[in-house]
Amino acid sequence: MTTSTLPSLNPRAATCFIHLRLSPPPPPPNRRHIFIHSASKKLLPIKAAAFPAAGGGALLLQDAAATAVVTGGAYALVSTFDYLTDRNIIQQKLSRKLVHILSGLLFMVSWPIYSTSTEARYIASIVPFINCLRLIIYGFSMAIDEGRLTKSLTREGKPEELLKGPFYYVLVLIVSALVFWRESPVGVISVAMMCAGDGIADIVGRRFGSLKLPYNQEKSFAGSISMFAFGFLVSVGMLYYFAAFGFIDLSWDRTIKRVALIALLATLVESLPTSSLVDDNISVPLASMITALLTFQDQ
Ligand SMILES: C/C(=C\COP(=O)(O)O)CCC[C@H](C)CCC[C@H](C)CCCC(C)C
Ligand SMILES: Nc1ccn([C@@H]2O[C@H](COP(=O)(O)OP(=O)(O)O)[C@@H](O)[C@H]2O)c(=O)n1
Repeated sequence: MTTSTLPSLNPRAATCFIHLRLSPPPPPPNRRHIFIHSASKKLLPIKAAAFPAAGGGALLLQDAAATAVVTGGAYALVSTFDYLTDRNIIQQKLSRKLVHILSGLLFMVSWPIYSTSTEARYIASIVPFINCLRLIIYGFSMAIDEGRLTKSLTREGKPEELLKGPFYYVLVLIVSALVFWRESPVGVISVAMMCAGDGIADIVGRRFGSLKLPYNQEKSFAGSISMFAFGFLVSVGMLYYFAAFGFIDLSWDRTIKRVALIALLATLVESLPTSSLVDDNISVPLASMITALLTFQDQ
């Protein structure tokens, strides 16, 4: 990336400008400048994530603390729904879908608490990576599933099911954090469509999906329409969330149209009778990523 040094800023300013440099060492702390280069190489001022920028050690401490909080949150989420299911407060199918909807979205919601360091995305990815390891360990029955992940995340309670939908799901979270992170609409929209869109389609489709799709008797108009609508709304909401933190700078009239196209194509892909061949947790985010990469090329 090109480098340039801006006049020193008021260190207490809510908006910091850190210029990400690849060649020379970073400027002294009081002259750190943040400019995230968007895909169009347009320099975007961003605000400090959730806390003002500080020295390297403080940034690493911030990221470590954020990872501890998010890891605890992941465990607490599954345990909470496990508790509700055990007491027959909610059905296991609904519980699994709510975990499907909330896990990835809350993981994304946590991204601004990470520091502005270039390593933040790698440290944030530790959380889905830990869960990936848990799924592998319990999926291959290499250990006893005390945390009852199997019971909460599978349809039939078979450990090997953890190596399918849930495994693909956390892989998508890892890729979205590592490759796209919080400065790109691509990962944000892909996770939103996988979590919110695909998740609501199951909940609404099972309950109100009497009118089936002509080309797929397993899916319904109610499920697909709800996937499009909720996936679109959550995608726009999440983009607005990251824009409010200053990570993303979008032209909203064009963005709304682009997100609508992405949501439509992802919904069409999910409705195809191919889910027995390709898991929705692969096809939906993949379709969203490809469409978002093509439509947001100027960002
Ligand atoms: C049930 C899940 C996927 C299966 O989907 P499907 O087969 O029904 O289509 C969700 C799997 C959740 C995953 C194991 C846990 C991921 C946790 C996440 C990385 C961090 C969440 C943190 C937040 C603060 C709760
Ligand atoms: N577009 C959709 C998606 C799901 N559904 C309903 O939700 C159930 C589960 O959908 P699914 O097999 O895609 O579930 P996951 O693979 O997302 O877990 C389907 O059997 C349908 O009853 C629907 O009616 N319309």
